[in-house]
This record gives sequence, structure tokens and C-alpha cells, in this order.
Amino acid sequence: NKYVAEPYKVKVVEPIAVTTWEQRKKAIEEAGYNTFLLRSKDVYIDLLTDSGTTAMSDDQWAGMNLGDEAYAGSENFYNLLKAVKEVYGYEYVIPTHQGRGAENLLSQLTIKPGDYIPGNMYFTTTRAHQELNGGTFRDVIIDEAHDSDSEYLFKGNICLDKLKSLIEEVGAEKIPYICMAVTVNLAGGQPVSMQNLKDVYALAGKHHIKVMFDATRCVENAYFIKKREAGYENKSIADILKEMMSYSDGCTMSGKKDCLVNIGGFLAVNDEELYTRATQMVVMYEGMPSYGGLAGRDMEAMARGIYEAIDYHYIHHRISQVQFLGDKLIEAGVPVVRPIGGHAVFLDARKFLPHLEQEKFPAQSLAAEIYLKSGVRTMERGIVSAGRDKEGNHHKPALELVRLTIPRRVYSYAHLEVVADAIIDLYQEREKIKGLEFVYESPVLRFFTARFKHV
Ligand SMILES: CC1=C(O)/C(=C\N=C(/Cc2ccccc2)C(=O)O)C(COP(=O)(O)O)=CN1
Repeated sequence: NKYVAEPYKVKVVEPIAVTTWEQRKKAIEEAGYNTFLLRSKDVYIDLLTDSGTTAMSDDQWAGMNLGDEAYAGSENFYNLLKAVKEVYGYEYVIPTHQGRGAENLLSQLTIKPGDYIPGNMYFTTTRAHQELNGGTFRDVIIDEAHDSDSEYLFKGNICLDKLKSLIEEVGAEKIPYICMAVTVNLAGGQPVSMQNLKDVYALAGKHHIKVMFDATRCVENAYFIKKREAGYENKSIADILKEMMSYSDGCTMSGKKDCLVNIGGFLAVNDEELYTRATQMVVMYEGMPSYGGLAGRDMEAMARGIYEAIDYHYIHHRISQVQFLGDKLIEAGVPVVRPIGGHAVFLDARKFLPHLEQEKFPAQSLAAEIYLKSGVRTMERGIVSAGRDKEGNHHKPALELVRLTIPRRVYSYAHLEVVADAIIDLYQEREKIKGLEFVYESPVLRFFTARFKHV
């Protein structure tokens, strides 16, 4: 049938919390209507994030018992280095505790005040580190990415004209690197085509500008190229991934996604001079260049996860689950970002709640209502996540979304049916949903800790 069965069987189970409406009402009020502040024990189906929520395999758990916890030169580091070289093709690897660790290193090493970093739509932590180092992020993604109705198959693509005009505007020497995310999280987990990767790399090369991938969900990107781009239907995920990464000079990686681990990441580069400078800096923030803030066992689990992630049966099922949830909501007329992305289904909260203007935080309110209705936790990816600009005004993203993020190898199709049914029911009574206003707002990355009340 259309949705492939799990290519694994369960060996260990973790009971999940079946809650009552009363319990959930109390929990969401104590959490200030912010799903980030809910306690895991009060969450039935947790679709907050696919980051670090993966179920590891028995082989990875076996690897956890083979942690070489030597302070320097751990054997697990060499296994990780081998996996990154073989699967991604990069020359040098610095393990970090997670993606942000790599973003911190890359941004500090390459960005000077007054620099510009073009990229395909922003991501919260990536932009925060770029700005922390005096850089300005410039969105050069194609227009279709900001249009939830567009069904363009590669909405993650960079617009070459936007990139060219930025280079002309500020000059290549003001652009330390192009930040190419594969896939693009906040556009709805949307992929970049191989052709676009090639074209951007060629253009960057002409101006001697580096291309650095945010490789966090690169295996999902490879899958979409196989399914959607002419000439790749008969290529393996491994071959597509290797070709993808060849159009970059390095990457930051949050291993907590497509490396199938609960903690871990890395900075990978081909340039020896940049690697040398990174080794000088990593000792300040993460520890020796051979462990980067990770235990040996965590590096071993990541090395093994890198190989597991490129197995076709794994990634085919992973995407099939996301597609299943997306299709159910589309069939019921619930507004979602299309095409359905790689790691999540994104509800279009503007269309879901047309009676709430963006300053009433529709996506934040919808995420809270979904939890109250069903115990399903989701994440706001709209005006609250976008934060404020230097003048203190809200960034106002075109996409006001609630993300239903599917963890890897964790839930069954039955769980996703529960999620779909709850959201479809809520959609029938959507006009009852009220707006929110801040009770507490932190000045940085406010969505993590903000608290709200109904207006
Ligand atoms: C494309 C991309 C990511 O999606 C990413 C993390 N995503 C996360 C985790 C997260 C981060 C910040 C706010 C809310 C949730 C996600 O829930 O989507 C990171 C940072 O990686 P890190 O979390 O390992 O530091 C870099 N690039």
C-alpha cells in the first residue's frame, strides 16, 4: 500500500502518558500556553521536535557500550571521522555537542562585523550566531518558499538573482560564506534540488565565496531528489548524498536529526587552514578536537547512525509517515504547507485562524489548543519564533505555522491517526480559539521561555 510498514520491530517500549482534559488544562496554564514549558510526563504524543527524539537502533546501543572514554584520541572519534568521510566526503571533522556548537565555531571563525551571510530562509539559532558575530543574515530563498499555497517541489532553492544582487550590492569580500540549509526547516522541511546546489556552488566559486551547508536534514533532502528530480530515480541515497555534499566547502550538522542520535553534532570542512583555526577554538568551548563536548559512546552512536540513515528502507518509511499525516489533514481540508516536508507537517495558522491577526500569536494559540484537546505537543513556528528586529519590532514572517514534527523511528501510524483526528476536530470548532498576549518575553530566542495569557 501507499504507506510503507515500519522496517523494524519493537524490542523495548516506553509507556506514554494518557492524560485527561482536566490534567492538560492545568498543565498548559502552568506552562503559560507555551508548549516548550510543558513537562514531558504531561505529553501523550510529542511532536514538538524531531531533534534528539530519535529511537536509536540495537546496533547504536551496542556501540554505547564500546565508548572509548580516553580524554584524547578516542577510537570512537576515528570511527566518526571515517563515517563522515565515507558518507559525506568531507576531509576534516570537529565533533560538537550539537548543531549550535558547530554554528558557534563556524560563525566566530568566519564572520566579521559588517559581513553579510546569504541563506535559504533563516533558522533561529543559525541566524542568532551569525548576528552575535556582527553579521547580517540575508534571505535569498526563492519567493515560492514564503507562499504556503505554492506546490513547487524544491521550495528550498536559492534564487540566483537575489544572490547575485547581494554580491553586487555588498561585494564578495563582505560575504564569508553562503549558508545553504538542506532541507529548509521553517519553509516546511522543503528540499533543495541538485541543480540548484550545483548552480549556487558554481556562482560562489566564481566570486571565491565559500558554501557551507546546514546539513541537519540532508538525508531527507537526498530522498526528495531521488523522488522528484529527473536523473536521480535510480541512484542510491548514499550516491545522491555524496554528490550533494560535493557542492559545498563544509557543513554544520546537528546529529540530533539525520544522524539518528539523542545528542551530537559536528563541524566538517575541507579547508585545512579553517580546520586548524577551528581546533584552536574548539578547546575553548567544547573540549579536545577529538571529542568536542561528546562522550566517546555518543560519537560511536553517531558514527553508526550516519550509516543507518542512508538505508533506503529507513528513510522511505520516515518520509512515508510524514506524508501519511499530511495526506489525512489535506483530505479533511485542514490548511497545511505544501508539498508536505521531510520532517514535519506544518499547519498554516493564518488560514486555520483567519479571525486572529498575527499580533495575537495565532500559531502559539493553536499549538496550545491542540495540546489541550489531545495531549499532542507541537511547536509554534511563526511570529513568536521570529523574534524582534534591532528596532524592537516583531519580525513578521509570511509563514505563521504550527509544526507537527515526527520523531524518527518512534511513533506508529496509529499515533499519527490520533493526531490527525484531533486536529480535524479542532478545525471544526476553530472560531472558538482565542488570541494570546505576552505575560513574559525574554530578549533572546523568546519562544523557548515566553509565557502568555488569552486576550
Ligand atoms: C536546520 C537546523 C535546525 O533545525 C536546528 C535545530 N532544530 C531544532 C531544535 C530547536 C532549535 C531552536 C529552537 C527550537 C528547536 C528543531 O526543533 O527544528 C539547528 C541547531 O541544531 P541543535 O539544536 O543541535 O543545536 C540547526 N539547523
